[in-house]
Amino acid sequence: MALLKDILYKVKLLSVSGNMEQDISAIHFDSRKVDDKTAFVAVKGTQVDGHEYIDAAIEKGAVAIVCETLPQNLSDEVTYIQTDNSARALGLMADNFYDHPSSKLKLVAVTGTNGKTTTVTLLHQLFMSLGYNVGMLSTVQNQINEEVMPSTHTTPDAVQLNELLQKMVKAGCSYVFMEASSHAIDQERMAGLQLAGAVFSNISHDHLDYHKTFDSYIAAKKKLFDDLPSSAFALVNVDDKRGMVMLQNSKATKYTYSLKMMANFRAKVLSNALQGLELNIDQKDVWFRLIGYFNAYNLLAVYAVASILEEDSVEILTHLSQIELRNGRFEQIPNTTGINAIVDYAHTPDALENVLNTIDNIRTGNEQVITVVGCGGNRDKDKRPLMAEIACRLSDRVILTSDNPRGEEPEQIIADMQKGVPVSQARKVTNLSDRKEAIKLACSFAQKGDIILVAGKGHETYQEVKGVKHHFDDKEVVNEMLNLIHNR
Ligand SMILES: CC(=O)N[C@H]1[C@@H](OP(=O)(O)OP(=O)(O)OC[C@H]2O[C@@H](n3ccc(=O)[nH]c3=O)[C@H](O)[C@@H]2O)O[C@H](CO)[C@@H](O)[C@@H]1O[C@H](C)C(=O)N[C@@H](C)C(=O)N[C@H](CCC(=O)O)C(=O)O
Ligand SMILES: Nc1ncnc2c1ncn2[C@@H]1O[C@H](COP(=O)(O)OP(=O)(O)OP(=O)(O)O)[C@@H](O)[C@H]1O
Ligand SMILES: N[C@H](CCC[C@H](N)C(=O)O)C(=O)O
Ligand SMILES: [Mg+2]
Repeated sequence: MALLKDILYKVKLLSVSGNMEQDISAIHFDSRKVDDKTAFVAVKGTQVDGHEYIDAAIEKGAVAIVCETLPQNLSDEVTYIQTDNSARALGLMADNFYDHPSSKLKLVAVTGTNGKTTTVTLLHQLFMSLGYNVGMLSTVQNQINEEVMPSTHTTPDAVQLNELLQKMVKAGCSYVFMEASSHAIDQERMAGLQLAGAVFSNISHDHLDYHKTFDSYIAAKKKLFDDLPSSAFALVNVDDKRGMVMLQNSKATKYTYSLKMMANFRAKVLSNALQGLELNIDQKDVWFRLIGYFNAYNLLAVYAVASILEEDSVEILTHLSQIELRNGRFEQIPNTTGINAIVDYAHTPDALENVLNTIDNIRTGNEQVITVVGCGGNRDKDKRPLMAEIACRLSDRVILTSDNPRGEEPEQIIADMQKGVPVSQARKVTNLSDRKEAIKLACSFAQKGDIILVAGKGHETYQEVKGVKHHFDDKEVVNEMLNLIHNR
């Protein structure tokens, strides 16, 4: 419970009518979830406008309405607050309602097209092993120390986000590492949060279905850095040409990291093998259990964050070198067939190219690389042909299959991908929309020593078809199919 006027602290008020001194029990932006004594915030979505549900919210018990346009007929029992940006108001209100949890711990946000989950997961594990109570908000799961809570989005909505942060404060967390998706920044889910720092990993083609142009996608990421206070740090990867752009208007203390050029934090890849990565960081040669060139970036970013947060260099490297991730990011599936099976969450052209380049670097050249890949339905269509082209260029065999078709026809998505297959490569490609059958086919093509990459779904344990999520786990299916072949 909190007083309405207190919840509205810092919200731009264009007009107010009604009682501001009443108690509010919850904040909602979905009328279907409203009950007694709640404040309903009307937000414009991509499908409908939340303003159309103001009456429905009042019927269900909303006593305060926050909106951009006032309804024609106002009810005497309800307080109406007009603001210029409801989504932003929602973020600020959630921060107030939960009593500013982000200011009571050190909250670090990681943004970028790829590497967010890996980076926050490494940071969470590192800081736990350094002895702190630590929270994490990620695509895969949310966590307070060892306690795992399910996650539905890369960044939760403003209300959930602040509720979780409050829980983390109560659990005594000193640090929270969170992913900041471009959608979340754009939709102001993080308005009102007090960040101790922000990290930029990279930016490449994704989500143009939502942001429309690459420039507005970049602008969404940059907003995170523009909004940082001077007490915060901003850490960017300068090997990405947009790294410096992120820093342009930031008041925060600026740091850079790079594998290729001068930067505050630098590392050199000494070796990159299926057994792990050897890096030279700060004059020290260290082996890490993560695989893949791109993970050198993630490890360096983590090292930089921990250093900025004043942890000891040797301590950081000692603990970081022990961490192993089993989260569907370049994850090898243990088996006895002699086939190297890798499950990876690469679902963008850039990520797929990185993963396949990494495989290319660590392969001997005598084996086949077999890639199973699809693209999600109701998402950016431009990436479909690009991903098929990359898969063909960097693999010996490719099976184009379904990812999460969502509301689209799987065959149509595959046909969109197929457009990227050059005629000269067409013989490499098989189209098979049933993902389980596609993985089975890859396993049956594979001989001892070959490498199978199953890309796109990583940690996901479902496949979403026409609004229904069916159980599906790439790791489980790969295991099952390899065993089937081995035991035949
Ligand atoms: C595609 C997208 O961006 N969707 C956002 C959009 O929802 P929408 O268009 O479906 O909403 P809508 O159906 O038009 O409804 C508009 C408003 O009316 C309300 N409403 C609607 C119906 C009703 O009966 N009553 C009611 O009150 C809705 O609750 C909503 O507030 O507007 C909503 C309000 O701002 C957002 O919460 C919602 O993000 C949802 C959570 C979402 O799924 N977003 C995805 C794409 C996303 O954010 N993904 C990123 C990860 C991406 C990545 O990193 O790869 C993430 O952070 O997870
Ligand atoms: N630093 C990086 N640079 C480029 N590619 C990367 C990097 N880190 C991971 N990847 C690739 O991107 C995929 C997704 O990685 P990760 O889940 O860490 O990213 P994310 O930013 O959290 O993605 P999402 O937006 O879906 O939450 C990995 O499976 C890997 O293929
Ligand atoms: N957060 C991303 C994940 C995509 C994962 C991929 N498996 C797909 O379903 O397209 C999204 O919702 O766009
Ligand atoms: Mg993620």
